[in-house]
Amino acid sequence: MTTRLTPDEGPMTKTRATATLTRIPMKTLPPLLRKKFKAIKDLLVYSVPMRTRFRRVTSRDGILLHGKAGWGEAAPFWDYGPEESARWIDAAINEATVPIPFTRRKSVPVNVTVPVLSPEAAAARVEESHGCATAKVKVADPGSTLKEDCARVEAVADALTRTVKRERWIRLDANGAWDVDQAVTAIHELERAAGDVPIEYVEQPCATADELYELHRLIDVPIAADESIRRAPNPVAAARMSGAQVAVIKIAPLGGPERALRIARDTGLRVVVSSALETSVGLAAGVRTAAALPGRALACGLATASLLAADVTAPLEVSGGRIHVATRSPDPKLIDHSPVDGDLLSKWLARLMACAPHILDR
Ligand SMILES: O=C(O)CCC(=O)c1ccccc1C(=O)O
Ligand SMILES: [Mg+2]
Repeated sequence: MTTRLTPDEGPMTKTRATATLTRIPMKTLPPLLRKKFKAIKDLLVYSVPMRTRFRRVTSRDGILLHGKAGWGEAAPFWDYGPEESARWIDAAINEATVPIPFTRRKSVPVNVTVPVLSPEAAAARVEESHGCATAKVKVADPGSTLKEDCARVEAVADALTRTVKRERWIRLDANGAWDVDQAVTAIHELERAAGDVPIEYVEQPCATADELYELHRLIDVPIAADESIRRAPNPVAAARMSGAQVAVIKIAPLGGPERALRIARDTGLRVVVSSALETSVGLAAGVRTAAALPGRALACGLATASLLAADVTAPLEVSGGRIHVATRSPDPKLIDHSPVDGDLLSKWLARLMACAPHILDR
């Protein structure tokens, strides 16, 4: 089985996190879903525990779709309604049916993602990141104060300085939590906490495009737009209006690699392809998308397999701060071996039905 021992679980404790994976036979689907999934040959529901709580979730679940171009993944968070979740399913269909056209590079640089952790644990994540020169640190979480954020950033900066000999960077991600005044204060303090390590950008410091625009005239640190792009009806207009210099491109909420690449191009901004905490099946599609982007690649937020305690396939690994372009299929030995909890399976069937009217016809 391709379960993985996590460093803190070691061989001493016998706890092995496992991915559960269940096939839903296509012929058992209601007619509308069968129509929307007509290019899909295989449908799986998975669930995997996380190693670290992230975005208030402790386990991830989603669907895996198989089509003529391979496997795709959709794992919309449960606070997303049917219409928004349908974009993620469009993305999985796109990944499964349309090959990502062209690879401009064999590997892409990635950042290590640092959740809300103690300074010691945050430093350890950087040290165990396999050479990432860029660390993205979550800040402004409801469960942490600015003082704690500063301590985490300082610990991350020290860890980068100890472990990386080339240029190093810190990115901050506030997930829209600050108002403009709070952002100005917090960013100054966090910059000070990072010491010699420059802040490359701050991701979604405020929630709205208007606030981002106001803020970008008050600070020198570049701004990256994430939620304002991925949750907007018109992502390109939203990116342009925000005054951001960097566009965070998440292929799942944007409807898949094809649409994400078009949005990336049309924003005219520098692009960071980032994950939505998928398994390595979805992450591999993200890496292929990032490898298709023109221009010098910024470090991608795709090194999140290590936030999961198990995976549905061989995890995408980081080496020298980069991930190689790859494809991934769910491990056939896992399918129906330890099945997904019945309640979760029913929840997914109901969700797919609710999403069905919003899934694009193709
Ligand atoms: O960008 C990364 O480093 C990892 C991905 C990430 O942070 C993320 C993952 C899931 C949901 C939201 C976010 C986010 O960027 O806010
Ligand atoms: Mg973000």
